[in-house]
Amino acid sequence: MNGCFFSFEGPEGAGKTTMISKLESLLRERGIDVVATREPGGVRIAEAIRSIILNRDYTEMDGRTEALLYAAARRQHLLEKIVPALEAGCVVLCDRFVDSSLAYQGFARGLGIEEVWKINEFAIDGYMPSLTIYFDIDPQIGLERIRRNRSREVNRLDLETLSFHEKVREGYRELARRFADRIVVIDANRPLDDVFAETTAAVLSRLKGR
Ligand SMILES: Nc1ncnc2c1ncn2[C@@H]1O[C@H](COP(=O)(O)OP(=O)(O)OP(=O)(O)O)[C@@H](O)[C@H]1O
Ligand SMILES: Cc1cn([C@H]2C[C@H](O)[C@@H](COP(=O)(O)O)O2)c(=O)[nH]c1=O
Repeated sequence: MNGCFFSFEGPEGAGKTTMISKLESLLRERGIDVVATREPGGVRIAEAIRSIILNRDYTEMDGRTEALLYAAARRQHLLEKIVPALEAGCVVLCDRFVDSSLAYQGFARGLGIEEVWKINEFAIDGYMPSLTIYFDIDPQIGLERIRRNRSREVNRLDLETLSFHEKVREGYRELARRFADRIVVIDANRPLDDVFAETTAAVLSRLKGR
């Protein structure tokens, strides 16, 4: 496995997609092979699962069903896209990975971080990012950003209460404490250029250290 696996995490509107896109361009300019992808999704089956999980009509979805669907999408995405890219020596930039399940389903939904980890352990079979960038943001600011972004569709999870999104942030902060060796916390409440400078520094430093 010669590539390098980075995941990007955070509550809604934290800036993950924006940062990944800028980082992808910067790395390509430096001649690095990059695969940018997202969860849930990234491959056909996982995108189909995404459209079920995030469908606003499915208000009756049970929390465990939700957690299992995310894990199933992750398994397919990992096998079809992430692992082949790493084997080909690429840098993989993944918009959300297992920490999203731990923060959203494990912590905010109340299923338990350990319980949700168990089903994901089965799904990921040992593959974990070597570095995770967690964009920490006040959920009210993040939600306001996505409301202003008219091109973004509002999904089932976006419609959760503010207190759910506050729990998501609390869950991420707990994970950042538990896995301090892997998770770098970046204050995403700041202007875009500042957040990007810090993100780039963290990623390049990890790539240099390999
Ligand atoms: N640091 C920033 N300051 C102000 N606006 C920002 C910043 N970063 C991103 N944005 C804007 O906020 C909106 C949401 O950003 P983006 O889609 O990158 O977030 P995200 O974390 O991928 O969101 P989600 O996971 O909820 O889809 C976009 O309109 C983007 O241009
Ligand atoms: C991977 C993953 C995602 N979620 C949630 C987080 C967001 O609310 C949506 C994905 O939408 P985005 O605009 O692509 O960020 O799904 C989750 O609850 N659990 C997960 O494992």
